[in-house]
Amino acid sequence: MTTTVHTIEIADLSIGYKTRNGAKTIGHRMSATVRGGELTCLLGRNGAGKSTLLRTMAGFLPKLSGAVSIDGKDMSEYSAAKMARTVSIVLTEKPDTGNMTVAELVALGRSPYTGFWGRCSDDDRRVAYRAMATVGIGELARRRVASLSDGERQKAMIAKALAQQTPVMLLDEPTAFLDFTSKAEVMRLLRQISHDTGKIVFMSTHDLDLALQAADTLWLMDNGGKLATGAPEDLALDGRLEAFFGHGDTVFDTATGLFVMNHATTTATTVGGLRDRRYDMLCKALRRNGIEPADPCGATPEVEVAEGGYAITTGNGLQHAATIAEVMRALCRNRQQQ
Ligand SMILES: Nc1ncnc2c1ncn2[C@@H]1O[C@H](COP(=O)(O)OP(=O)(O)OP(=O)(O)O)[C@@H](O)[C@H]1O
Repeated sequence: MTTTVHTIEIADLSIGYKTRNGAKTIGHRMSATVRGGELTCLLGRNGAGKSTLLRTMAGFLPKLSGAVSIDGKDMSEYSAAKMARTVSIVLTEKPDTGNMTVAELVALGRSPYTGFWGRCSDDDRRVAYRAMATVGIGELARRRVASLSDGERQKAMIAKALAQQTPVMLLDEPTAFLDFTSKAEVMRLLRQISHDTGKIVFMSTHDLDLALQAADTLWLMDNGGKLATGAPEDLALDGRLEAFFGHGDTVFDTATGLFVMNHATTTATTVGGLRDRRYDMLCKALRRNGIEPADPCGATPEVEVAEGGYAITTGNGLQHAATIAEVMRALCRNRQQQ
């Protein structure tokens, strides 16, 4: 059995804003495809045009030229009603929800199906409750939206989009303003939704580290409106990721597949003793402080990882440290005295 994969294809698409003197072009002749069943993250610096692209793909903003097609059909052929059943969008702005409860907000996602008076059937309510359960906010159903934390409200907005039951979900910075754990949770949830349902989940974000770990496909949009797309690993291998985000001492670390701060080391210290996790962490702390850990080659190391702590041998004699912080302070003191 073959299953059709949902797609949004942009072809020679130029985006931007019509002005009195013509047009302000933000993205120029971009071509790429978003596929269903994958989490696609759109990354770019402030002002690159991520929101402009998302809004154009949602049909909220007219394109300047080129084409956007959803499942092979040009977007202009979709009626407003068909669009509402095809594309849901989650924006960053706080929704004006008045006194609404979470359940009422999520049920609004059913409006493309509820007819003129917007009355929810039992089936519509079931869909809304299922969406809240998927996002993990079932217990918030009766809470006023205005009383939610940023993370809870963001999840409610994702549940509303899910309740809309569209094959396409577009999200503009759904992880903005969230704490690190909530960011990771929302990203994981969106990845799961795309994989489990085959939906297109296309989101913009500034959370590079999380996107590198969660996205199946990245779209990198530069401030000249050019686009590079691919799996994070392919973009790493061909150098485009590093070219895009590498900057000064921030370099791409192929071992972890993440960007790291590169600390230039200006001096060295010999490290020996037990090769456990403390050894690795000690080496990390030394490098972070510009000190290269070196092999003592059989001699007494300056720092030895021992049972229950660290032994430091310097010009001041032998000292003991219980933590890496104490080792670093002892080494610094010694260097200042030299
Ligand atoms: N209504 C508008 N009219 C004219 N220019 C606009 C309009 N809205 C946005 N812009 C400009 O378009 C460019 C792209 O803006 P956009 O909001 O799409 O960028 P972004 O990548 O989403 O940025 P950020 O990461 O800061 O949210 C910016 O230079 C912005 O000033």
